Amino acid sequence: MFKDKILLITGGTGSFGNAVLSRLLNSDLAEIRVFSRDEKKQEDMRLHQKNDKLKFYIGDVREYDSIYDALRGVDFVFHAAALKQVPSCEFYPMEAMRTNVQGAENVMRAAIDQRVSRCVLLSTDKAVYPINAMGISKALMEKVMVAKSRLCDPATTVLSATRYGNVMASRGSVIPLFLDQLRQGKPITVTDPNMTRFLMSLEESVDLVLYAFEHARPGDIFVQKAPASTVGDLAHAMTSLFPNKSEIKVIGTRHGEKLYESLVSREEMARAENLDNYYRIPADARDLNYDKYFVEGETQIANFDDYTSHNTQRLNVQQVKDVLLSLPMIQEAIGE
Ligand SMILES: O=c1ccn([C@@H]2O[C@H](COP(=O)(O)OP(=O)(O)O[C@H]3O[C@H](CO)[C@@H](O)[C@H](O)[C@H]3O)[C@@H](O)[C@H]2O)c(=O)[nH]1
Repeated sequence: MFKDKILLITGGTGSFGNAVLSRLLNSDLAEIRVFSRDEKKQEDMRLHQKNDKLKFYIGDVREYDSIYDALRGVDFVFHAAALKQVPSCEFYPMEAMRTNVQGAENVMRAAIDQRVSRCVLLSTDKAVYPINAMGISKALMEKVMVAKSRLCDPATTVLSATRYGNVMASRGSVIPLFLDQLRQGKPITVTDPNMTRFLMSLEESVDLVLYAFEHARPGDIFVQKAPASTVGDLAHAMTSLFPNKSEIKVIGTRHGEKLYESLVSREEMARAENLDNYYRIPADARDLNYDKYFVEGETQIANFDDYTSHNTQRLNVQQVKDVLLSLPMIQEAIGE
């Protein structure tokens, strides 16, 4: 599938981009293009990877021309560029809108214009019943993807998305934060010990995108089933792994945070396909001619539950410890 093809990753210098490179740099892809704004991060990556297959493009998804130019000759796109921090998006919602909605629309439009055959967009559980600006912007990105997939010719371009929960140890997330606090002997700051989050690894997020890449029909959203943990259990698991145990301090919920996350809404569950490790949420195929389907609307919705971090498999402290011990970041910290 990849043989002699060109893949472009937007936001390619981030955690996801790096994980994709580890997986695909030695595949039979002809070229991988990293598209992002920050020349320093690109330079670091260039020096670290030293691989001719890797090409770097400076640009911003907010600028149609920059992404259009970078997509010349490209076969596949993984769109990971985003504003993803919940609190900062609360303060700058228009910035979230510009990058996560307009930027994503530019990527999709440029992919269609450049006849890219497959374009997978990365979304988040926070896009389901969204309450914060980050989630709202990602929810709108998904809607734009579904709407565009109705308009473009699937023989030329297939648009799809993946939705996943918290990626353990990703940049700026709670596990590296707890680790820093432990290193400095400071108290571990827990927002709400009862808050739950889906936990998945970076490798699993790459698996999910590759699955979508291979199996998507136009407008599909793929979700990986994942276990969850309370933040309290996560904090206990972290402190128990290190000898200089810090105390745990409860600081209260941050701006725009939910008690639990939903990966699939009950409305989506009613039409989702249950595939072993994944759910496929197909695009709603009905058209705008309401008369045609109003007589046969969704009757099943009441029979379904949302798929949430409160009702998925719950890991206990020991299980969270085992998962943490599989992370290179934790292994290195224990080794120090
Ligand atoms: O000092 C802190 C910071 C966070 N948390 C909690 O830890 C959990 C995870 O927080 P964090 O790692 O910041 O992730 P989220 O805010 O849940 O958002 C992450 O997970 C999303 C997917 O759900 C991604 O889209 C975001 O980019 C990513 O930051 C949450 O329950 C927080 O309340 C604490 O207890 N103490």
